[in-house]
Amino acid sequence: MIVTIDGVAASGKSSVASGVARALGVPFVSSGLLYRAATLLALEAGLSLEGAPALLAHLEANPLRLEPLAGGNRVWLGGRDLTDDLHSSRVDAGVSAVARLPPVREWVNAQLRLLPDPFVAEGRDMGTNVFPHADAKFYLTASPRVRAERRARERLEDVPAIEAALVERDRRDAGQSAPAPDARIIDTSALSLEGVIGAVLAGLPARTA
Ligand SMILES: Nc1ncnc2c1ncn2[C@@H]1O[C@H](COP(=O)(O)OP(=O)(O)OP(=O)(O)O)[C@@H](O)[C@H]1O
Ligand SMILES: Nc1ccn([C@H]2C[C@H](O)[C@@H](COP(=O)(O)O)O2)c(=O)n1
Repeated sequence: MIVTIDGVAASGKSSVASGVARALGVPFVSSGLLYRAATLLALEAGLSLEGAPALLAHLEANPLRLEPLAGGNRVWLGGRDLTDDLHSSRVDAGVSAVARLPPVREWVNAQLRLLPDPFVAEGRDMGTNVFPHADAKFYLTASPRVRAERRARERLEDVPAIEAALVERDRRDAGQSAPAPDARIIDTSALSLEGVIGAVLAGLPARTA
């Protein structure tokens, strides 16, 4: 059983995927972390974020491992846990350029398709490109202001600056962020986290829930 939860930046994908996965007793998979980890490695190595061949060679020489733990996914580079460094403003600003590179997308997708189901997968193209055969698909949205206000509770930045960065990231990610035609779209602007998790669970087909 595969459930996909896609959506725009900071719409609640990982929080909702985590809650849904916990309710179903399965792992969840945060695909964006692999794009973020690839970006961090490129930045640390001083590589261009637009040079696919050098970046791919670097990724192959420094294999990353996504650990889809139920309590929160982690990304490892050998024995180094990169996870806590993946949500910085520097990675946020660079990740869309890296995620646009077709060889990097193929590299991420190949890793995701090796994971044994069942799981809940969240990202941008889980329901369209990576797991088009998923049993149930959801797409989360919320207004930029609401998303920025939620993020501001986690970061020492002001709401207008966060909102501007989110809108810019939405624009850059638009090419790979369209909802699947068979996805259920949920506007979370006026919903609590528990309300969104409940809406997803209520939308699962009987054999999945
Ligand atoms: N419905 C909700 N009500 C209130 N807060 C929420 C809701 N959904 C998510 N949040 C909060 O919004 C923030 C962003 O959520 P989360 O990190 O899950 O989003 P995301 O879509 O995975 O983000 P990103 O695209 O940056 O990886 C978190 O602080 C989370 O707790
Ligand atoms: N399936 C995916 C997942 C993520 N991305 C890109 C787009 C985002 O800007 C970036 C980070 O993802 P997030 O942590 O915000 O979910 O990675 C993508 O293109 N496809």
